[in-house]
Amino acid sequence: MTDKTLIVSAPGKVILHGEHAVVHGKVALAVSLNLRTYLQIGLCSNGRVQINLPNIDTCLSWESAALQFLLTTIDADVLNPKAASQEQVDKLRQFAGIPDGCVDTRSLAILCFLYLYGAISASSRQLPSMEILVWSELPTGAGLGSSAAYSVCLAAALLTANESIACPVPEENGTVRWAEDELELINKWAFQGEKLIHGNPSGVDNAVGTWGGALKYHAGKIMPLNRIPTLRILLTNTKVPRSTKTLVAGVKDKLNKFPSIIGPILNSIDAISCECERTLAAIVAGDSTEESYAVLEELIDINQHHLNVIGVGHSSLDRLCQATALHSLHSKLTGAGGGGCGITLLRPGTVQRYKTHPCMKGTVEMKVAVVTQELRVQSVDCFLCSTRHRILGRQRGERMEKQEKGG
Ligand SMILES: Nc1ncnc2c1ncn2[C@@H]1O[C@H](COP(=O)(O)OP(=O)(O)OP(=O)(O)O)[C@@H](O)[C@H]1O
Ligand SMILES: C[C@@](O)(CCO)CC(=O)[O-]
Ligand SMILES: [Mg+2]
Repeated sequence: MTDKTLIVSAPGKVILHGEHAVVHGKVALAVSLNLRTYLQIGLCSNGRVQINLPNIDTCLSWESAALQFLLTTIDADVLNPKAASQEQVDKLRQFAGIPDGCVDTRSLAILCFLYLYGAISASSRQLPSMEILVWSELPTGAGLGSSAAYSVCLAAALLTANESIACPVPEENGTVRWAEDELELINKWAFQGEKLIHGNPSGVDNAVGTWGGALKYHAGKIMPLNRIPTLRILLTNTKVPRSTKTLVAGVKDKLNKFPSIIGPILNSIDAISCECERTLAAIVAGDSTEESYAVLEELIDINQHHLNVIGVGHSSLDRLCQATALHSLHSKLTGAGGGGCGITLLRPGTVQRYKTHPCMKGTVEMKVAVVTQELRVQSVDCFLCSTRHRILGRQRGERMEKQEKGG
């Protein structure tokens, strides 16, 4: 892509059920969001490599010559992505001046970039001069897969820049997408990027970031979910900062300490994901929607309790659950928890009456307006999202967008 500018984008995600359990081989159900991360990459001839990350107030630039150590440190095969070794991570940290154990936003983003840039360039033994700009509609570190969207964009752009993947096929709507095997490669490299940010990711977030739509993820297997209705979800960002890496490590510690106590909870979360999948299929089949929604709501409540038990709850999320429960709405955390975002399931239609306040006759729409107003008093951000455009009629491989400008 000499002398060209390329823009790629990848969506964030909402995990319906299965967060944390999925890291331990259980099922997770996730859907992509209509909030995306964008990356612009331009190859240049000024002998420099620049990465600009405005969401996290970071802009770094190096002489390509100063990055030559990457070629001796990383001997990766571009077609067989592998994780950074501890020795490689130590060298990258040393170069970037990141102290050991430092897991702040900038450090993780830069480590991820340096590894993917070095590893993807290693096969061609050349370090291209480039300018990269990444910006996102997703809140950083809030449970909506911002790290995965970042890693997917980096992997897609760097693989395209060094021509390890071909130019994608144009679609009628002006966007373009890669072939399936190329998406597989993007996903594998994004997973390596996620490892640097998360420590021990399951791979569900980068799978949604790469393919979009709704999917079931189980032990590395990605299965598109076709029988799922349009779900309306109220997304609430508590704005309480947290780190997925720390939370995932905390659950592992608890599981190691109390295997016979925490193990069954993870099994129960697995069963919740499977029951949720069956219930969603029943709604699509037109089976007693009212009853099915009641099941979905109960599953949300049970899972939220489980997530509290495994140590990834937060008082801000408890407040969300309590505030929405007052309106007979059901909420749970989504993503790694510990703050970040929660989801509230909204029933379809406009004729649902208030249950807890029968004197206040109103529609779901009114109920949502009221609850949103009440939540905003707690200084949280609320936004409504629908899974409709992200699920129905989409095929795997449809999600990555690319535009080429110039030559
Ligand atoms: N727009 C961005 N620019 C630079 N780095 C980003 C950006 N978005 C995410 N990151 C990187 O990802 C990290 C956040 O990842 P983390 O996994 O903790 O949260 P998340 O992915 O938003 O939530 P979850 O993993 O629960 O879905 C940040 O610390 C940063 O290193
Ligand atoms: C907490 C977790 O299950 C989901 C984070 O979005 C971690 C992972 O699956 O990698
Ligand atoms: Mg993440």
